[in-house]
Amino acid sequence: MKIGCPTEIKSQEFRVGVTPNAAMEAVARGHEVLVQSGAGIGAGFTDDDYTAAGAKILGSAKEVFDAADMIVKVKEPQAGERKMLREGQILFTFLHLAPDPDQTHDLIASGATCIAYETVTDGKGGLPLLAPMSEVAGRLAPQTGSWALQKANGGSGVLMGGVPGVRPANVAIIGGGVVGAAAARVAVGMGANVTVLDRSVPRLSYLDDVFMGRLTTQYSDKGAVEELLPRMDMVVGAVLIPGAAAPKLVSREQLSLMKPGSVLVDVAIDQGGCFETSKATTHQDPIYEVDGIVHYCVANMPGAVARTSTIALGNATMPHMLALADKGWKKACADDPHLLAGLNVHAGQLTYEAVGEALGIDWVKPESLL
Ligand SMILES: NC(=O)C1=CN([C@@H]2O[C@H](COP(=O)(O)OP(=O)(O)OC[C@H]3O[C@@H](n4cnc5c(N)ncnc54)[C@H](O)[C@@H]3O)[C@@H](O)[C@H]2O)C=CC1
Ligand SMILES: CC(=O)C(=O)O
Ligand SMILES: [Mg+2]
Repeated sequence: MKIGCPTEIKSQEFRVGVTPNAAMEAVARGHEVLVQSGAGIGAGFTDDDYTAAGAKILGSAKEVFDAADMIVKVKEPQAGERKMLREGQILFTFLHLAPDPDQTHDLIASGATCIAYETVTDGKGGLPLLAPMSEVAGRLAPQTGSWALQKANGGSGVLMGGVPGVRPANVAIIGGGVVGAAAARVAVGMGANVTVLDRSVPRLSYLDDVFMGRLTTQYSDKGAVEELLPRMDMVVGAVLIPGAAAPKLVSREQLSLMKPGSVLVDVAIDQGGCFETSKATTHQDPIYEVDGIVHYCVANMPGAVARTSTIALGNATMPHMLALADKGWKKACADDPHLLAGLNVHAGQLTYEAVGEALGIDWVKPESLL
């Protein structure tokens, strides 16, 4: 199969979909890997690194899209990229369709087979292709949130760890999954007072065990959120209902409960965000203020640390990319129900229930296509 890897074009996105190591594995199995010149530069991989791995360098995204049987990317295809997709082509990347009707309609119209990293599952109830990026975004959340707390950025001027005689920042993390646990690890490490909220008691029990008293866990409901907001300096949004639009857990009205200059970091923004006042921002212009509360809502946080993120993502996606290339999408998905769970669009049809429900579009069961 011809595997194509174009340069990412989303604002400030420096990751790349195929690493030289992944290219080398694919070439060793008899596939051709076509990489747009410069695609890896932001992550520290030169064209020569790809050539040494056996890949072929092409001059433009159009050449890659035209030649490839499967496009492997990082971010959801932007409008111009969507126009280059064609019937029968496989697209393997993050999609986040539930909050994005324009993209969903374009992918359906393209006729391509679109497999979303974020809905591929594993045998343990996890999302193994989302997880590495959630590890990164979770670790970044308190780091960028603490920057937003600084006065120059509109924040209240509270230092995460405090100093002797002055209390540290109070940080609430709503959603204690992969993002939440990673955020808790860094926030605790910075010396903040951390509370994690989740709707899963077994998950809270796990976090209680591993953090051994260094954070507080609380069941997540409206009352708990309202009780916490007046005390919090930072709230991290880290919830997920796989494939679905994020539930709104803090309303605009509730912002008035918070201290001026407090910070909301909405990591769940790629699924539409879990605060009513969230709107996606970019690394170039990451924060804005609503009613005196600083919002940080960057939808591709891992792009900020593109080297680490690219390698972590590539490690997770490579086996699936190879299965798709070796077997074609149909046999690969028939052999692996967890990969089939990633199928969101095929040949003009939506194949993911939560996206259909979020956008009011008819969908078909992916199993019916095998
Ligand atoms: N902005 C960015 O750059 C990135 C965003 N993300 C996003 O971060 C979000 C979280 O991802 P993961 O941690 O990997 O998901 P996960 O599935 O590991 O964890 C989500 C947690 O949310 C909990 N939850 C669901 N509804 C809840 C509610 N109403 N209140 C409290 N908890 C609730 C679940 O029980 C689960 O423990 C996703 O939307 C993901 O796409 C992930 C990576 C990068
Ligand atoms: C998960 C995601 O959207 C990202 O890594 O950008
Ligand atoms: Mg994202």
